[in-house]
Amino acid sequence: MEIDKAIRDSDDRRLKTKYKNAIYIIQRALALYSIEEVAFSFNGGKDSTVLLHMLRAGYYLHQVEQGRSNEGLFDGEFTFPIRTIYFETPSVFPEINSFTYETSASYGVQLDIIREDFKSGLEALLNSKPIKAIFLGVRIGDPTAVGQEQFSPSSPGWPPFMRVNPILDWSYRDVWAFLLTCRVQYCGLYDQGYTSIGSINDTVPNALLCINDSAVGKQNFKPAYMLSDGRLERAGRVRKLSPVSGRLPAASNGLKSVEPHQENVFTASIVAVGDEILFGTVADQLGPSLCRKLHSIGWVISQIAIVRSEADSVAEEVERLKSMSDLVFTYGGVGPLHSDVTVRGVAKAFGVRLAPDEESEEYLSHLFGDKCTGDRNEMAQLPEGITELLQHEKLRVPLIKCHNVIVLNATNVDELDQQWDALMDSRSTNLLPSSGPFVSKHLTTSFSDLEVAQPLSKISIEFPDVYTGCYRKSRAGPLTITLEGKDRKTVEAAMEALSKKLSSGVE
Ligand SMILES: Cc1cc2nc3c(=O)[nH]c(=O)nc-3n(C[C@H](O)[C@H](O)[C@H](O)COP(=O)(O)O)c2cc1C
Ligand SMILES: Nc1ncnc2c1ncn2[C@@H]1O[C@H](COP(=O)(O)OP(=O)(O)OP(=O)(O)O)[C@@H](O)[C@H]1O
Ligand SMILES: [Mg+2]
Repeated sequence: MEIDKAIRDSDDRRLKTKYKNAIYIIQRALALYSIEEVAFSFNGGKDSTVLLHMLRAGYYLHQVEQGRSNEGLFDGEFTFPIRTIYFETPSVFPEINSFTYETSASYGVQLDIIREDFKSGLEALLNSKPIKAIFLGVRIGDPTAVGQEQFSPSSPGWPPFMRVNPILDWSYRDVWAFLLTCRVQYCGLYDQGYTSIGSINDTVPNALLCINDSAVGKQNFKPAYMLSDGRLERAGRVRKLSPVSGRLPAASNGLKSVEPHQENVFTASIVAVGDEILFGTVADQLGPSLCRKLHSIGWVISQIAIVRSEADSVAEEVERLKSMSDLVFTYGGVGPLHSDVTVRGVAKAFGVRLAPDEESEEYLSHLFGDKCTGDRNEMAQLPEGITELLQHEKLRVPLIKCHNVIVLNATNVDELDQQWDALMDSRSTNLLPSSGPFVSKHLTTSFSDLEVAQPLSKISIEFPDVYTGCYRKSRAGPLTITLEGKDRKTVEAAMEALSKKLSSGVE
């Protein structure tokens, strides 16, 4: 069987292990369910193409194991024995559609075409056929994989069946290693910069593979297997839009950037992790420095929370703040010590488990050699399916980003400066709000708080977009008033109005 042979002949040990484990899952499924009780959900995407060939190999090995003759198993007349379903939609890429049909014809796959939505289609299928388990090409990192195992019952609200995910733990790189090692055909769109394919309304080539040919003013794309950071395979998926005629322009890069909760107001919060800060034995310098940095580029910092070095405390605070803020930064509690609980806490806040991360393992073994490898490498365990590593030449190790939570690992202000510079450069963080930085005006006065209170509250009513704040160094000393906003003219007008009110006495 050519797939099994290609993997056996390969010297890619990692691929061999992934293959072996996936074959094991397929064989378990074929032992648990009869051939009439299983189905394969095939859509011509790269992951389901991998699965098609894994199922061909798995079925072959299953037959051999059962002592059945394998002669003629893959002859020209051979019909792939697993019922294969394809949900065909009007918004499918034509290239994907024709690949699905052509590949099925080449491998003796008889397609059941379903033209309903997933749920209704599955309901009708399960009512008419004895299907109990469906093979899917879902992988960790897919948004729908969160919480799934290799065998996962369908979710509540879905018709009852077992979802079987043989390649759940495969990385982007594993997928390409398999397709290229086995030299099987895949949909041509993957050679044109598409790295994960949804519908024509929500998918563009991945901007990270773009080669700008300025001579002819044209954009070209490298093939999908050249994407170096597999976490960004969905960077070509853009937000769901209402159907448009034709395809989206390749220029929209679809990279997740931060979007404000309210128009123009970007809010960040900070979680500092460390018993020492709470004991008062260490003075926290990172929090104030991070506040200054964020504020200087126009962010509103809504809160700094200091929590104990316990995963549950981190999880509780991150869970609360991630839904209130556009970005959450954590610092402290990152490393191999028992008190280094931040990453575990972040995973818990998102309801996912920690799983070994090959990219992170590579970085750490490069840095620490044998001291930090294999199962003992706790630091390479990252929140499963939601982690993006932010790499930069200024960083010794990449920063961890889980959706809108950024885990800083700085232990002092110099390190924070470096990490900040890297974040400012990073395309996937996009820290600079489009509304620009704040404009501030300060006024120092010897008026008492009582004299200032009324004019100031009038200003805050007259200029709702302007922040008004007061600060004094001592009870007896002068009072500094700050007016701040995004629009220079409005802030200047507010300051002029305030000065007038103060010089003309209280109204
Ligand atoms: C055969 C099959 C079974 C599915 N079972 C479930 C399920 O049990 N629970 C669920 O939430 N979604 C299920 N889905 C939907 C997928 O999780 C996902 O929403 C779908 O692939 C659409 O992905 P998209 O939103 O990226 O287009 C199933 C899809 C297919 C094709
Ligand atoms: N329209 C569909 N018809 C049948 N199965 C589908 C369909 N859409 C998704 N699936 C199933 O869900 C799995 C996951 O879909 P997903 O889009 O993540 O992967 P893919 O299409 O195989 O690859 P890619 O990530 O490159 O798009 C598929 O491998 C397939 O098993
Ligand atoms: Mg797809």
